[in-house]
Amino acid sequence: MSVPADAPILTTKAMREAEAACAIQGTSLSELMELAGAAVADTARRMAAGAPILILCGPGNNGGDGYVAARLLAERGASVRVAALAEPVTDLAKAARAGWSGPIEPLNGRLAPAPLIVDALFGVGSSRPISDELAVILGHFDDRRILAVDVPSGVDSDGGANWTPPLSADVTLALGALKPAHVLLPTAPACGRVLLAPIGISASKAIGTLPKPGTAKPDATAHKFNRGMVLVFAGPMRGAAALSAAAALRAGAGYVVLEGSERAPFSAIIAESDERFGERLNDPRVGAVVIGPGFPAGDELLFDVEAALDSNKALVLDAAAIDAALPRLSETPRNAILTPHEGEFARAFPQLYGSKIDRAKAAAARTQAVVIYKGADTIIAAPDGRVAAAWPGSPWLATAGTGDVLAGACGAMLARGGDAFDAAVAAVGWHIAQAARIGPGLVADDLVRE
Ligand SMILES: NC(=O)C1=CN([C@@H]2O[C@H](COP(=O)(O)OP(=O)(O)OC[C@H]3O[C@@H](n4cnc5c(N)ncnc54)[C@H](O)[C@@H]3O)[C@@H](O)[C@H]2O)[C@H](O)CC1
Ligand SMILES: [K+]
Repeated sequence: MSVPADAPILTTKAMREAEAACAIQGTSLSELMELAGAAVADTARRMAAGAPILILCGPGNNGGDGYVAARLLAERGASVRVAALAEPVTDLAKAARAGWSGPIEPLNGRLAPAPLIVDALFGVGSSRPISDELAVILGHFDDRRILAVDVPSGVDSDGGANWTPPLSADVTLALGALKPAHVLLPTAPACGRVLLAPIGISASKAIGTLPKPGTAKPDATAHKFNRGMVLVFAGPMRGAAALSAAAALRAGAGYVVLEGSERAPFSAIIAESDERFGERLNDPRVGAVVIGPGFPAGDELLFDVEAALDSNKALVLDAAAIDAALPRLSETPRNAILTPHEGEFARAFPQLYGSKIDRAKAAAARTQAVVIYKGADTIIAAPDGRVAAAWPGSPWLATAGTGDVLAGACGAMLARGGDAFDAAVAAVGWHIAQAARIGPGLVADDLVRE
């Protein structure tokens, strides 16, 4: 499972707008379909490697892409058959259907399979889950190689509805841009490897996949304070903040202070157990404060979060510190990153609807902070509407303590100065890259070891 890096993600509405803009600029919708069909044909040819191909066409333009691909594959001598669910209903699909001169088989339980199945039944126009009857028919093909056109049929491409597609794809060829369904659960795993066919649509990158992680090499004039100083505030569960502090150092901070703890995980970290938090908050060299890891909710946390908010420092707020800061967050614009997991997000933002992207955007707008909505399908959202999707992340991160490590990495990236969204994106990318390096058997401590 993978998605292209730094690729645009468009909702159905944004996709239709981009299509319309293309038409105004002189590329007609039928030209777009020709380009889409050609990209499907190329990918199918590579996947089939000479074996027969069966294309399943639906009634809309997703089916239209399938008919175009069938024509092009046949012209190039491939062994290709077409089966249709229903007659085409759009003008574009009717024209594409007319260009296919071979037979069209009915899509029913007696349809003979082929080694490669191209799923061109429904794309971004899916308006409801696939019927049980069709799901049973498609179930006969699930041991074949599957290429999904745009999205696997039967997903809500905007990612709001949890419909599960009857056929999981080995490869999904996203047309023009990725769609939320490619990067959100529960549908992302059913997309397999996602490839992007650009087809000439100019897509805004306001919502996109993570960029490739940069190599954050310090410049020649670096010294420890200008690389960023991070203050991590330890709660009663000392291990959590120790992981955050170690991660801040590993992720590139020049100087880390672990406040409220008598023991530091590395000799290079300054541990201070003597209640100097207020004093440290006034230290002009401190570039970012991490608070929340290892802290149960309660008065003590509330008091310290208030102090952190009053300091006007850049903040990373994790776990119970999110709830504690919530009433004051939108008061003044500040560089802040919130790192809720599913349960914490639901508690802090109970009245939000739509896809995980919609909800993360709404939470960022409401708090005027960058939100890293964690999970296997982590979403990073900024108050100005920018979104980055981190799918597929790393499954090895599903273990205790990795969230504390992420909070520390956010502190390091934030302490360098600059934009909180960019810092959050860099931290999530660093976290995933560390996990990929370690792999099986990962424990959170490994993420901060050499
Ligand atoms: N966006 C682009 O730049 C291009 C996209 N292309 C392809 O067009 C589809 C979207 O096509 P559209 O006609 O809008 O919708 P669909 O083909 O996905 O399906 C609509 C069709 O199907 C019926 N329907 C929907 N869900 C179901 C269901 N569960 N069961 C039965 N019937 C269903 C619905 O009523 C309509 O009749 C996009 O994904 C691309 O593949 C073009 O190639 C041009 C470029
Ligand atoms: K499809």
